[in-house]
Amino acid sequence: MIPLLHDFSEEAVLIFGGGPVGARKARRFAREARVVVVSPAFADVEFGGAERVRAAPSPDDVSEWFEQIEPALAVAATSDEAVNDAVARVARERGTLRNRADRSGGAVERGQLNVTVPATIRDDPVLLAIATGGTSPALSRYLRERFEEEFAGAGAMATLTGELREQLREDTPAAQRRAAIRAVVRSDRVWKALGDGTHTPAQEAQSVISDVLSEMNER
Ligand SMILES: C[C@@]1(CC(=O)O)C2=NC(=C\c3[nH]c(c(CCC(=O)O)c3CC(=O)O)Cc3[nH]c(c(CC(=O)O)c3CCC(=O)O)/C=C3\N/C(=C\2)[C@@H](CCC(=O)O)[C@]3(C)CC(=O)O)/[C@H]1CCC(=O)O
Ligand SMILES: NC(=O)c1ccc[n+]([C@@H]2O[C@H](COP(=O)([O-])OP(=O)(O)OC[C@H]3O[C@@H](n4cnc5c(N)ncnc54)[C@H](O)[C@@H]3O)[C@@H](O)[C@H]2O)c1
Repeated sequence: MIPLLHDFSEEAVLIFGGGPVGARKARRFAREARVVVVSPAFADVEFGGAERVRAAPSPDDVSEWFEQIEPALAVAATSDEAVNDAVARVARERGTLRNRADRSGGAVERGQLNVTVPATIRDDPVLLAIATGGTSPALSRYLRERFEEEFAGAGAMATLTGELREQLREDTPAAQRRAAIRAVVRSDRVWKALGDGTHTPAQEAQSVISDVLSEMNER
């Protein structure tokens, strides 16, 4: 499997199964997509504003939902294996992206799923996704929790270095610019300033850049 980022903002996601897992997937995709969850019952949890449709499709009914919603991605998250099988089969026939909450590993080779939902850390504009090839979702979750602490401030670092890049583009040659930006993202002083919430990260970054550029000019 190869990781990609997919823009769902103009698209629909069709989820079968309204249990805790269907709800988690609904919350995940509802931040961008139109999400429709089809299920005879819904867990008493947040569905992220997704449309909930009360129905219990049989395996033969599944394709009608695809025709109606025309999803870019279908998620099989019911407790009924025959329904999950039908969702995977119809999605495959239609060339729709497909995820199965109840399968991993070998299901990829059999074409049952071609999308895995990773554990995700977001600190805009930075995004980190973690997967274990379906082997250990609990480990994905644990690693997410650890990296969340480890990379606190990454979003602010990206924003800061994005701005510095624009500034340096005006008057600094490419090799110097690259060295300067690399030094900033590796600088403990800048990370610390971002973590402190102090007003000095930009100043710290400027001083790192001055050091790098003067060192390069002396050579
Ligand atoms: C990352 C995360 C994203 C999300 O779902 O949002 C996610 N599972 C999460 C949690 C979690 N899931 C499970 C446990 C219980 C402990 C355990 O079993 O480990 C925990 C831990 C917990 O809840 O603490 C049980 C479980 N999960 C799957 C199966 C079926 C199977 O493996 O066959 C079973 C067994 C069901 C059973 O037999 O009862 C399948 C999948 N779960 C995936 C993703 C995909 C592979 C990702 C990867 O490669 O790592 C994949 C393949 C399909 C998919 O769902 O896309 C989310 C953490 C979010 C976060 O907190 O950051
Ligand atoms: N991916 C994961 O992280 C993960 C974690 C735990 C469990 N699972 C697996 O995912 C599946 C769902 O987990 P859950 O905890 O939400 O289960 P659940 O049993 O709580 O929920 C299943 C939902 O499917 C609905 N359903 C039943 N028949 C249906 C039909 N014909 N059409 C549409 N919906 C139907 C039920 O009403 C219920 O809302 C299970 O098969 C489980 O093995 C995956």
